[in-house]
Amino acid sequence: MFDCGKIAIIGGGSWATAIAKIVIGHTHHIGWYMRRDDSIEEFKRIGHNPNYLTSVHFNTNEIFFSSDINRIVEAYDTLVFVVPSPYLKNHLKKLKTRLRDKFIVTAIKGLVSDDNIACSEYFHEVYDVPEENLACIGGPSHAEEVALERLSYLTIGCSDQEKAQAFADVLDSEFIKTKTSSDVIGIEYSSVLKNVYAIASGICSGLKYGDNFQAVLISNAVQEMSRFLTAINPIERSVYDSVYLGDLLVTGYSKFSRNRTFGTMIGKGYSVKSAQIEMEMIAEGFFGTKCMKEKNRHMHVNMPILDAVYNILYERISPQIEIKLLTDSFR
Ligand SMILES: NC(=O)C1=CN([C@@H]2O[C@H](COP(=O)(O)OP(=O)(O)OC[C@H]3O[C@@H](n4cnc5c(N)ncnc54)[C@H](OP(=O)(O)O)[C@@H]3O)[C@@H](O)[C@H]2O)C=CC1
Ligand SMILES: O=C(CO)COP(=O)(O)O
Repeated sequence: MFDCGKIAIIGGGSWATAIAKIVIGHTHHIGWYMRRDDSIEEFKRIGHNPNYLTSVHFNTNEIFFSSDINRIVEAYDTLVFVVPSPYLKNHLKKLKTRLRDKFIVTAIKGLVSDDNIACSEYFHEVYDVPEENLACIGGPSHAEEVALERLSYLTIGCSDQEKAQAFADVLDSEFIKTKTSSDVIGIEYSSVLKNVYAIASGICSGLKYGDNFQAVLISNAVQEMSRFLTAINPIERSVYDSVYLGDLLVTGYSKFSRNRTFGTMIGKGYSVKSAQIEMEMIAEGFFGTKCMKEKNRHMHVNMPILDAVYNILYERISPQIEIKLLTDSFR
């Protein structure tokens, strides 16, 4: 039976904090890489992350903190990457330790910038990590709700089902139910796309389209997602599983969604810059939109919602005009 060994969290934001809470509840020890020493010192002093999910208290004796990624990577067997995608490469650039022998789990819902590939693909291509040592965490999971211990379902993707199950066992608890899947690529790309569609949903809400239209938008979004997943990884899957459709629904409708909030501001007339400044947390879908658009330039999948969001965010085309055009393409 595969053993995840010693587990470390890479990243210090809200999802990293929620995952740390889940893992430590099971293992009673984690390594935790955060980029800033002052955050680590403050965390140790007050017993919780000073900046994110501040209601979640930790026994800091159970955590080995470091702002040196090499110390963490050397000492731990399973590394859970939870940094926002635009910063992943910067963190990895500091690595002097090889990743090949580690079990790498990515909880990042974004593509690697410039390369426009999923994080697991990047770890495989650039760091030589074998596919069976690459896993991802997907599913409808707002960090805020996990912090409140509200029942959530997480899906662990890994080509090696024994490894997926071993990591799922680490996450399983009274408030987390786990599923496993072998569709790593499908889960990663759907996690990026649902952020794009949540931005679209927010834009439409900001433009005062109602619930009737939102339902049509999301119905079309799931069809668009399905077309892309079939093109990128043509295996048998049900796009109605919670890891795909569920995550799309929660991000498209929840008040906790940063992507939807960002989109709402754009729909209300904020510029991209001012919406980003106003938001304290990251809206991954802004970066995901550009990466997916680039990716699809070579794949030619019919993706009108992605195109519309790209035109609004990157080509400065008016949301009113783009969404009006989009409505004509919907079924
Ligand atoms: N939040 C959620 O509910 C969920 C998030 N995810 C995914 O998890 C990943 C991490 O997001 P999340 O935890 O929400 O992020 P947050 O917005 O909560 O935190 C942002 C993180 O990014 C760091 N950061 C900010 N600016 C920079 C920079 N210039 N260089 C390097 N690091 C920087 C922050 O560090 P500092 O505090 O030091 O500024 C902080 O650790 C994303 O891919 C997201 O899609 C997945 C599922 C749920
Ligand atoms: O991935 C998420 C929920 O599953 C979080 O979505 P947001 O980044 O839009 O908050």
